[in-house]
Amino acid sequence: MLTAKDIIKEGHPTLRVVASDVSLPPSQEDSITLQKMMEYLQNSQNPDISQQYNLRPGVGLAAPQINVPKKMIAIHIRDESGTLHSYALFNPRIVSHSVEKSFLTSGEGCLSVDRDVPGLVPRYARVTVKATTLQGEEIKLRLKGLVAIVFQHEIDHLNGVMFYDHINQDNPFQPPEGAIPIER
Ligand SMILES: CC(C)(C)[C@H](NC(=O)Nc1cc(F)cc(F)c1)C(=O)N(CC(=O)NO)CC1CCCC1
Ligand SMILES: [Zn+2]
Repeated sequence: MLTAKDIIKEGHPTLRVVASDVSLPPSQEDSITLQKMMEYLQNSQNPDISQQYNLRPGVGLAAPQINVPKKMIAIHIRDESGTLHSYALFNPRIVSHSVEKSFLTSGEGCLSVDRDVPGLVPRYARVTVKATTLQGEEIKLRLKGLVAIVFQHEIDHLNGVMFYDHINQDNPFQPPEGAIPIER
C-alpha cells in the first residue's frame, strides 16, 4: 500500500514536469498504480488505517505526486450535499469551463506541500472533464463546487502547476471578480 513516504514534496523536480499521456488500454502496471492511488485516499480517510500508518487525509492525488509522471488522478471526496465522488482516471482533461470563477474560502493546501500557503486560489466555477476510467470507458463529467476545485487541483499537477502558482501575489486574499466562494 502507498504511505506518506511515497508522496514526494515540493522541490522534487517531478512535481514540475508535464506528465505523459497513458497509452490505452492501460498496462497492468499503470492500472495497479492508479488503483493504489485510490486505495491511498480511501485509507487516508479511514480513521483506524490513517492513524495506524500516520496518513494525512487526502481527497485527491495525482501520479506525479508519487513520482510517476503520467496522466493519472484519483479523487475520493464527499461533497457539500454528502454525495460521494470517487474517480480513478487516465488522461483527464478539461474540455470546457465556465467564465465564472470560484475559490475555496479556506484557501488550498497540498499533500506535497508541508506548509501553509495563505491566499485564495481562483478556479473555474464549472468544468467539463473527459477521461478514461480504470475499466477503460471514456466518460464526460460536468462538475461544479468543491469537486470541480479538486479536479482542477489534480489536473494542474499533471501540468507541473502547484496551487500557489495561482495566488495573486499583490493581494493574496482578493477574491477574483464575481467568483463564487466555496466553504470547506
Ligand atoms: C492537502 C489536504 C489539506 C490534505 C487536502 N485536503 C482537503 O482539502 N480536504 C478537504 C477539503 C474540503 F474543502 C472539504 C473536505 F471535506 C476535505 C488534499 O487532500 N488535497 C489533495 C492534494 O493535495 N492533491 O494533490 C488538496 C486539496 C486542495 C483543494 C483540492 C484538493
Ligand atoms: Zn496537490
